[in-house]
Amino acid sequence: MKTPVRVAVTGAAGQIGYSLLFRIASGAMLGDDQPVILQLLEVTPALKALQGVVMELQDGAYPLLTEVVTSDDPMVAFKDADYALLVGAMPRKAGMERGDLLSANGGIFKPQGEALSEVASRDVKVLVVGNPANTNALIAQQNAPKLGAGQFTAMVRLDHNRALSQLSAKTGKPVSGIRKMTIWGNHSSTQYPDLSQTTVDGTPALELVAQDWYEGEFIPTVAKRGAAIIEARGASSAASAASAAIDHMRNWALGTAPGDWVSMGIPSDGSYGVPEGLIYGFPVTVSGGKYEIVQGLEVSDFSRRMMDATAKELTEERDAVRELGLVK
Ligand SMILES: NC(=O)c1ccc[n+]([C@@H]2O[C@H](COP(=O)([O-])OP(=O)(O)OC[C@H]3O[C@@H](n4cnc5c(N)ncnc54)[C@H](O)[C@@H]3O)[C@@H](O)[C@H]2O)c1
Ligand SMILES: O=C(O)C[C@H](O)C(=O)O
Repeated sequence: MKTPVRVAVTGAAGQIGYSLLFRIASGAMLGDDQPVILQLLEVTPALKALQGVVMELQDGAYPLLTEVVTSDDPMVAFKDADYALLVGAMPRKAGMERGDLLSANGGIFKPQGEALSEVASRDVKVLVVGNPANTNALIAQQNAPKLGAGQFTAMVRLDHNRALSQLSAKTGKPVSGIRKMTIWGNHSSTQYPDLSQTTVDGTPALELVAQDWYEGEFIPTVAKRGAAIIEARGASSAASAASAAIDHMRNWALGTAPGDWVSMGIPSDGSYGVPEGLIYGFPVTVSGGKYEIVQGLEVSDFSRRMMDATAKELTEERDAVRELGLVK
């Protein structure tokens, strides 16, 4: 048996937490030979509800779940964490953009970045799910001077999965035959779900679908799917978000499949003309726990405009959190 790893989850008594924790405990995230210690962070008033979730985790009798720690103190919940999933934040309501949450949620990620910097494992892998995810990841990263910038990532995997599923439905081909999907930029309505490299059973996707559908239906459907779910469900996506978080961390920890890539929000190194430092969705491959941006892809004029528009929004979000004193 491997040595247990420590997985910190914030907002653990929330909606996403309720789908996420049981899958981590079952081995879906890190493999069915990897024992885990869950370290759960909540605000003080939610600790009682969190205790109920812990009771349910116990009742699952998961063979891989070694220990569960709960706390309202990030210095306790992040202690020696190998993985940190920062979920705890307010979700948006109908009619809001995710960026509207910046002032409410931004303040959560500064102290959490500071705590991760002090007490987490020096190799901690951090995924920010709480919205606006990319800029919250930037805030956490900028307040964690003792960790590497690249240890902080944001979730665009839900958008990636939504794009796979929309393309699968349109072409009538299973998701398993789709390769090289990319979500560029922000987890917001400016994101660019890009089919220009995507193949379906080996055939270029753009040979199978009309340009009108791609630009006029596919891109807006994927980009606005979160709002459509809020409208239908009366609450933001939770089970699909948890599933995407599992996928993101699993690929980061265990690698991507040969001949394919995934989308991750990561600090830009200037690749593809994306301003350095922004936490931006890129196509990445992962091996040995290290991700790398897929290089050398052709960027059409259409792609350039879409990629620049979402970079512009992220630059504006960065400026806004600078004004709030949350990043340098
Ligand atoms: N990136 C994505 O693709 C994606 C997808 C879905 C949802 N989200 C976002 O994830 C976040 C959580 O969504 P949810 O549906 O679970 O919300 P929720 O309101 O059900 O749960 C959030 C939990 O976070 C807790 N919390 C608040 N502040 C905290 C803090 N400082 N430390 C620890 N815990 C704290 C709350 O007490 C609550 O239990 C929202 O911001 C939502 O918009 C992101
Ligand atoms: O849309 C939201 O506010 C929730 C989440 O980010 C989503 O994409 O479903």
